[in-house]
Amino acid sequence: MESSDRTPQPSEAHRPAPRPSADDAALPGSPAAGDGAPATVAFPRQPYSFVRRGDRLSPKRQKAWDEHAGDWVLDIPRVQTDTSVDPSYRLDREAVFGRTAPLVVEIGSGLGEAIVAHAVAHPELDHLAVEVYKPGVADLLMKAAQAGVTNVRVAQANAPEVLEHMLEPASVSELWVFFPDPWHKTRHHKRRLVSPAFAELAARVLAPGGLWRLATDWQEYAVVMREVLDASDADFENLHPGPVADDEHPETGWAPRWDGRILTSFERKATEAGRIPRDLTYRRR
Ligand SMILES: C[S@@+](CC[C@H](N)C(=O)[O-])C[C@H]1O[C@@H](n2cnc3c(N)ncnc32)[C@H](O)[C@@H]1O
Repeated sequence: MESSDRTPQPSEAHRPAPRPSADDAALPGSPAAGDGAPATVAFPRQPYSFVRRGDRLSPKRQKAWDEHAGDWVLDIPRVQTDTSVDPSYRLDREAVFGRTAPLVVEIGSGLGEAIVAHAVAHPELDHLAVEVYKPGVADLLMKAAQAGVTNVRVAQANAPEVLEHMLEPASVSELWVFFPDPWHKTRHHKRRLVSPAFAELAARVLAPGGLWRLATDWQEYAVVMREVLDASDADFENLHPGPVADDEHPETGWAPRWDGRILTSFERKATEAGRIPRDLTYRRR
């Protein structure tokens, strides 16, 4: 992890840090920790919001990968790690989708349930899933192939770099962040995806009037999300303002559950464990 507590700005988010901190080594799986990822120990950069898990694929997922990754997983030039994005790379939507339609981007698409379901329901929209977890990407490919959709592509890459480099300003109609890893220990909060720096990147890519939809099952992170986005008031309008829910008014201050967000296995487990999912919706001014 980053040794500093200062909030990094987008412009410096990928600047090499002078040396890795002890915390980086303590978080196996991080690209910076070098377990399976290219050797990047001298380049820990921003604290990552993800931990690298295994890239091994089951036979079914391997088959989906072999058949569809070439067509649907973007061939992204890298700079350091295999989840980085070369700062000079721009998504050519016409070339990649074969048309220019309104673009929905999901950050951390997991197993691809939500974005594939939406792509099926909305053939008029293009969809970009951003996910670092290869088995999750393979699962998405399997689902997309089964559903017969052609309007989904995948960026297997670190989301902040995708928003900062790959996507043109004001090019996204909807941005989704559903159930990002909560990093609930205080010392790991700086790894959380939703931060002031990330809000700046979201503001960069969302078109005026575009929606940023978020959901989390972690109440304290939900409150932080609200604080971060409400502080970005110049860029984002909260479509469901009001006091944050308390024991007496448990449902105020949150967006109603968005019916375009299908119930994923992740959300189902969270609900079974007794956690209440919170939705937030903001509009880019
Ligand atoms: C808790 S899962 C939620 C998955 C899915 N949104 C759902 O609701 O089922 C969070 C996902 O975000 C991905 N992720 C975390 N940080 C990321 C980043 N910086 N770039 C791309 N994906 C990321 C993780 O690999 C993981 O699959």
